[in-house]
Amino acid sequence: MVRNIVVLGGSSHPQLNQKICDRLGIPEGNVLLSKFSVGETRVEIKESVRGKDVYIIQSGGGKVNDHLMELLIAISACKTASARKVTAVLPLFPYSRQSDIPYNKTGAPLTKASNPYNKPDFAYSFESKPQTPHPDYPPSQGLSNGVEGLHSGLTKLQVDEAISSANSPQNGRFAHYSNASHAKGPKRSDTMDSLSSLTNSVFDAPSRYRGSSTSSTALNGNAHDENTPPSSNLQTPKKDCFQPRPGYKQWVAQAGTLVADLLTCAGADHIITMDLHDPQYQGFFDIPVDNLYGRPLLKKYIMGIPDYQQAVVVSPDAGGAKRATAIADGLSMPFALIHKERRPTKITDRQNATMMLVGDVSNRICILIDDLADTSNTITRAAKLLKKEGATKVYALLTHGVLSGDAIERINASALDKVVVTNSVPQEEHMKRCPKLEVLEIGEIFAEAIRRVHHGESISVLFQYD
Ligand SMILES: O=P(O)(O)OC[C@H]1O[C@@H](O)[C@H](O)[C@@H]1O
Repeated sequence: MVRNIVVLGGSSHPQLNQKICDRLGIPEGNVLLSKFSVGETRVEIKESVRGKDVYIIQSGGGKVNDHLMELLIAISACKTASARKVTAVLPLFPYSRQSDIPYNKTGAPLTKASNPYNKPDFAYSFESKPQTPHPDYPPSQGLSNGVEGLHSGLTKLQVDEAISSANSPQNGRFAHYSNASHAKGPKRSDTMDSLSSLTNSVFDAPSRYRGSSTSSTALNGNAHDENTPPSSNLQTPKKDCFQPRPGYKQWVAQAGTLVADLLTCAGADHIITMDLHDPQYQGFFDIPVDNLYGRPLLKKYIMGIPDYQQAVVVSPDAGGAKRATAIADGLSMPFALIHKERRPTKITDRQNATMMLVGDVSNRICILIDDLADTSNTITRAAKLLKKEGATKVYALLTHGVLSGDAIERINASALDKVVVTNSVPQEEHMKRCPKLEVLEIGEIFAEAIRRVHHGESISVLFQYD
């Protein structure tokens, strides 16, 4: 029995809330979670939390935005009600795949061959060029002071383009600036129209999808661009989207940073989560973040596979190699990596990506390791390649089985033999539809983490690599 503690469960994962409270030997805190007819979230803490340590459990799957808002409001409500300390417990951390600015596969800002700056000796810069604009730039252009931040940045770009357009009337994109009435700069109404179309274009640009590492592959003929989201998840980008100059950072929201700020701003004093997509995301917070590892659970599962030491641990992409090698090394198992290589013959050719296997998997069981599966494109394509290369069986072991959209159907139809996930997000519905799915329980790990944090004990034992 843990004292002076209140554990509140959000609406994202009631079974996990219950499991954690059972394990801690305390009843779930009394909170009313509801919605107004318009869709606004309402949270009412129905018991006293004055002077208590409150743990609010909310995971990142399902209606992720609603759950996030509910969590923020609940944190704020507890702080207002004089809770001593509020810890947000996020088994799957929402938005942590969007923690940085988008770059393409080469790590350079997106660019096109047709761009005048695309010379062999052109040095890429990760600095914003033009510089982050000043609100009143350029004063001589008569732009409104109300056009600030993002808009003024675009406006500066527009103005730069307008200047070059004046010398190149054939440049259609900003051709409207070269007509006589705009010779001394666009009028406000034109500016705003252009701004909104530009802004829309920017936010339609495919580059923002870096978080999804799904890749096109010549192997299965399923042409799908690295940066293009699967249709089930995100809108297809417009073809005529805005193309930035080389070296110019696109104005894409860094949602991960915002979410970190929102949690802190709402009043969170501490975060407990598991297998962050990018562990460096912890550095976005100025409050303690305990990033638990699902690895011990996955390793235990692997050790139950007959002759597991003859199997090969495989990372489905370079980004997950560190995670997978840690498991392979810990279990003295061989390791292989799937490398995605793209050699477009022309800049618009997005069909030429190939998945290449680095390592030998013939006549072996393969165990794919990744932090999460969302659409499952990554693991199903990897499984297809591994079977083609002679793998006898392919398991996919993932901490977070988000499995949104038609992911389950994709898994059922794939070369995967088994998919093993934790219940960091609800899996009941997935289990009913996917005979290949197996679920590992994480409630006990989170309960133990909460108990240890509450008593000021070390929790490193829970996230040690072995
Ligand atoms: O291919 P889906 O399942 O949509 O996305 C999962 C991949 O997206 C990445 O962020 C994850 O690390 C994983 O490799």
